[in-house]
Amino acid sequence: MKKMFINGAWTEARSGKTREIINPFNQEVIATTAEGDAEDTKLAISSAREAFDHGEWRHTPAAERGGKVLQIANLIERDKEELAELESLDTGKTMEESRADMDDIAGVFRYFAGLADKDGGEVIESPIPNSQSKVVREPIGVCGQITPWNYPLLQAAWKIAPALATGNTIVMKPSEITPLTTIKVTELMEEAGLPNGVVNLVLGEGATVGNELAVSHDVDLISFTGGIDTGKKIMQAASGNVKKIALELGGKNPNIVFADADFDTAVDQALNAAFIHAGQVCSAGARLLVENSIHDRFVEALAERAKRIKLGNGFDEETQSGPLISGEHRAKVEQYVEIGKEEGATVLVGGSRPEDPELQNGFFYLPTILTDCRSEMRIVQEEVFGPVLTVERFENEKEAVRLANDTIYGLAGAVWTTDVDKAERVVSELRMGTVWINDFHPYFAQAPWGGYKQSGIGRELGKPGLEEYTETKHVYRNLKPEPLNWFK
Ligand SMILES: NC(=O)c1ccc[n+]([C@@H]2O[C@H](COP(=O)([O-])OP(=O)(O)OC[C@H]3O[C@@H](n4cnc5c(N)ncnc54)[C@H](O)[C@@H]3O)[C@@H](O)[C@H]2O)c1
Ligand SMILES: C[N+](C)(C)CC=O
Repeated sequence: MKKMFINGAWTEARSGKTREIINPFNQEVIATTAEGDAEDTKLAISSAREAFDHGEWRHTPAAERGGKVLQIANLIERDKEELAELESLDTGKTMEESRADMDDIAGVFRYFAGLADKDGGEVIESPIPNSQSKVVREPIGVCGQITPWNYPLLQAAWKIAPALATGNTIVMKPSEITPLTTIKVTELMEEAGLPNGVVNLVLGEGATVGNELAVSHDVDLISFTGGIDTGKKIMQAASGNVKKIALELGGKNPNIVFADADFDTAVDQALNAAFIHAGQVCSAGARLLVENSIHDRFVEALAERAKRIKLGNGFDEETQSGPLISGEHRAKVEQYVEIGKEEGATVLVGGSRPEDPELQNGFFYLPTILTDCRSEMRIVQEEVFGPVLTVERFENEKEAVRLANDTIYGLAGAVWTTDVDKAERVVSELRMGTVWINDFHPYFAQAPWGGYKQSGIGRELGKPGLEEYTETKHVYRNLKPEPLNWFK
């Protein structure tokens, strides 16, 4: 049984409860984990609190902390293949995707290791004579970190690496559906020799473990990646002690294709945008906006390619896309396609489960393209988080921008055109945290990631992703203290 990690020890749940972890490709049980609850979480929080308040970690020289983060990167690289296999087993994604994730993850630890000792504070020009002023950044304290199931270890890495580099202590709660790689990396962090209590891992549900992290007055920051409804609950729960919050939520991301775009490249990348990891990507290009004059030709070419996407076992080299994460999630996707049809969308491709007998035990759904979509439809507005692409038409630049921004979300989007000026004009109007020009999906450790509008609060990655884990302190020193005699 896979256990939790609290105060440097691998522990079972106090209740003795366990959970079976299921492979979404065939529904086989791949592991059994401890199933923690609020009581286990309280213990983990106490351990992190003690390690922060009375331990050596936050006083460890930044370069030394960076060295530990670098060591974790090296261990991840050493065990990359094992980690990738665990991620594919747990999520169903292809090994190619999992290996790419592991490279990114090691890179994230490496990047934040390098930043750990680069901020020596800033001297401020004080307007007051005979004084010195400086600004320093300090760790926030105990960080509760909650991650989703679609990129389990990647999203954990974006939180763990900067939190450690800046001297915080952590209670991590991975998705209860896909905890395996986070457990394995906790083992690697133990191997790297982090002091007891600096990293704690609690396994279990959001309503118990996650909620305890959000409400606890001993947690100073909650960093959450997941759905918008959960994000709102966490915001409310976190208000009790006004803890810092960082939210990475969903998206309904527009992919805008102008008639002057490189046609074949835009078609090819529209497929990636919508269907990689079966569309279970926060930044998936799930809303395709195509200029009217090329709409029919574009959609026809896209449909031809979408029909040929090979679904299967993530461990099979021929497989291009794996299953959805669970039966429950597939039912949600199916329901959305029905809603779309009732709203007047036309199913051009897909719209059902595959018939292939070899896929019947997995949670598969065919890549689906819905045309005749309009902005006001729920299928266009709400995050489906599956292999479902809606297509809308536009006449001109102004309409493209209006449609693209017409959503509560603001995570990411792309514009395809060979006209550089047009690209710049459109980008400056898009209300999103990431905008790609003639590309879709790149993200890397050096560039901040996060959402405008209801896609979230704060940023991960880049320098802002490090600063999220710090408090800013102004230190003012009077060099010539003397009585003021204000009160005579
Ligand atoms: N913006 C980003 O970078 C990003 C990245 C990945 C995923 N996401 C989003 O994540 C969502 C999919 O993930 P999901 O289905 O796992 O999301 P989810 O909100 O259901 O769960 C995310 C995590 O929150 C926990 N949780 C659930 N209820 C909770 C509660 N009341 N209090 C505290 N924690 C709770 C879950 O156990 C899980 O660990 C999508 O909306 C996707 O867009 C966003
Ligand atoms: C942020 N990203 C793209 C890695 C995963 C979103 O689901």
